[in-house]
Amino acid sequence: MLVALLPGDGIGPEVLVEARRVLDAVLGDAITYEEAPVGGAAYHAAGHPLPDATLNLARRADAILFGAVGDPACDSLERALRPEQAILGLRRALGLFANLRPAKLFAELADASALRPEIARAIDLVIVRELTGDVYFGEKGRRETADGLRQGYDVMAYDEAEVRRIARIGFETARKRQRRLTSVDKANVLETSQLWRDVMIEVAADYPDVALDHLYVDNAAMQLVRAPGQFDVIVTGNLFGDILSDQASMCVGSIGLLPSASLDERGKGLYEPIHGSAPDIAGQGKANPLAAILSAAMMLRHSLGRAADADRIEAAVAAALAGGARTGDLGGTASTRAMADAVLAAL
Ligand SMILES: NC(=O)c1ccc[n+]([C@@H]2O[C@H](COP(=O)([O-])OP(=O)(O)OC[C@H]3O[C@@H](n4cnc5c(N)ncnc54)[C@H](O)[C@@H]3O)[C@@H](O)[C@H]2O)c1
Ligand SMILES: CC(C)[C@H](C(=O)O)[C@@H](O)C(=O)O
Ligand SMILES: [Mg+2]
Repeated sequence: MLVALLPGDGIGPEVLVEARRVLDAVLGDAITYEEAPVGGAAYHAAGHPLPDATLNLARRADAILFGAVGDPACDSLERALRPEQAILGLRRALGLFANLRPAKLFAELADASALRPEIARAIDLVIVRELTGDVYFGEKGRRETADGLRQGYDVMAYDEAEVRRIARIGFETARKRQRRLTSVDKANVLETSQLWRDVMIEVAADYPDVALDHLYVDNAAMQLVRAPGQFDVIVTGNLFGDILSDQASMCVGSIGLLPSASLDERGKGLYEPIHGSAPDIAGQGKANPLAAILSAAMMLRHSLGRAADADRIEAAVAAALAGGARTGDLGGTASTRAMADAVLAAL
């Protein structure tokens, strides 16, 4: 089994090294790792955020474990050279259209949630985010209006095949859980969303055992803090899913907790925390490594056929939290290394 390790920028390398320690403790040398630069690190080393050698490694590997990309020193580069293009490029080049972002409250963290504990306790949901379409990948650019004003534009579009395949992932995910699927769109305003909703309803005919409902994204954002326990599986587009998943993270305690899997048609995957490179805390040993460690667990479950090992890691994370280990984002003082040590001790 070959795993591509792509640490990236900022806290990416700091959290990925801890995920690797946990993997080593659980699997010994059953996995072969190859590491490559990505994002700002790759731009500084090789002049491009996603060098061919990195993309080729990602293609060859059985799975990819990704840290984070983003470097303020690159923010004024032309867009094609910015670090974020590396993760967008990987998603697109590898066809990683299905992004699973689970958010479940660890019972011990009810007091860390931004919500009242009695509301937070009920959270156990998965956001299924479409990842290779939408306004992210439509035509974009700058132009001048007839009045001579500068105008920026980004085209939002989905075709029915793109919606149908993510709909199926949503229904299949719901089928393995509580059989409730909420499709989130903005069909009252956007034609892209009306097509999305139409196709969701068509696909629902193949899943009579799953209850489908629909929410506009503004209402969904509100419901996510009012009564998040109502959600089982949320299926939504690329942009809405990006925003709602950061919001969901604070409902369970911290953005440093949420892992993700980005899967292609055949189940090959890239695994990464939902958070970014966090330049404000990079290099200080403050980053919470749990999202990266839980991403490694998702990798074992979804791509490497090691569900029991994934369960073991997730149980160790819960035990570490139960034992009181907390990084700063969770109101504690543990360093990145100490938090991972607590997980290792609980394995
Ligand atoms: N997939 C990715 O690689 C990815 C995801 C999101 C953002 N980004 C990039 O990261 C850079 C920073 O973006 P941002 O600041 O908007 O989002 P961010 O997720 O990096 O950070 C947001 C806030 O959350 C905190 N935070 C994030 N992860 C944490 C962790 N593991 N432990 C403790 N605190 C944590 C940060 O300190 C910061 O205050 C940008 O360049 C952005 O484009 C990359
Ligand atoms: C860095 C950025 C391109 C990315 C996204 O918007 O998808 C990030 O926010 C995420 O959630 O993975
Ligand atoms: Mg995001």
